[in-house]
Amino acid sequence: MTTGTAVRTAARVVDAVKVYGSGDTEVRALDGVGVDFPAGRFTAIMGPSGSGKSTLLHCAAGLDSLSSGAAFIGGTELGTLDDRRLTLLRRDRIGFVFQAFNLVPTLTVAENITLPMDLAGTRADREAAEWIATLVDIVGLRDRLHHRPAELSGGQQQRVAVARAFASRPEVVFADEPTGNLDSRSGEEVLGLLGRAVRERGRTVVMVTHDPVAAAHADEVVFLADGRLVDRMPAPSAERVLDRLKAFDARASKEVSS
Ligand SMILES: Nc1ncnc2c1ncn2[C@@H]1O[C@H](COP(=O)(O)OP(=O)(O)OP(=O)(O)O)[C@@H](O)[C@H]1O
Repeated sequence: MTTGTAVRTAARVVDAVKVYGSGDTEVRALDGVGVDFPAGRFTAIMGPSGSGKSTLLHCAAGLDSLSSGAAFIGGTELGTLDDRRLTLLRRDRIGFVFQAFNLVPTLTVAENITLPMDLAGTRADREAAEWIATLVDIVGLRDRLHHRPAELSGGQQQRVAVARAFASRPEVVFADEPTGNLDSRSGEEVLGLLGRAVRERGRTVVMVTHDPVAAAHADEVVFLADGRLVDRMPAPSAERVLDRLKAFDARASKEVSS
């Protein structure tokens, strides 16, 4: 529980620098980013192509390591963990949704959803079973539980991935372009589910997206440009996000022509 107006931070990075390559091929994908992702909120990360969005998400989620600076999940600094502890942290405290749904083809929908808990050997107590049942209803897959992923549409597969991401009630769910492979209607459904998980169930979501309409589902948008955090927009609308992105495009074309 939070007290007063204090907002708990689910994840954050401090002075985050990520350098790929060296010498002539060096790329500073993150160039001193500090950002916090509040618990119980839906945050979208936006910015021009190559601005460092995926790198930020991967480093914040412990899928990649920073060159310098620090990344935290709750109070745990990821850089202090050895590989085994990092793997456990990702399994137990973080959920993931990727553009390519990444379901296990040989498992049923039900088995895919409970996979993180089965891997962790979590005993299915009553509370956990109720939460899974709630999730299955939220994502609308009750009549598909015994199907395999290949028997589902792309939108249905991503709904399974969303349920799986929330199954173990992780502290934060990171989503990297979760609607990138979906038609707009299925994409809207998946975004609606992420939004409901946050607003009705108090979950935390951090999502990278190119799409202003997708970003408008978030409580706040953080904007990256050239590996730096350049703006934050609470209560975004698709129009305002689009206008903000156009300002980047205008600046980029000015730089190219000068
Ligand atoms: N593994 C890598 N090796 C070398 N350079 C990389 C690597 N991953 C990313 N980069 C570079 O780091 C910069 C940031 O990449 P990143 O993928 O984080 O940007 P992005 O904003 O997510 O881009 P997009 O919107 O196009 O997916 C880019 O210049 C990219 O080319």
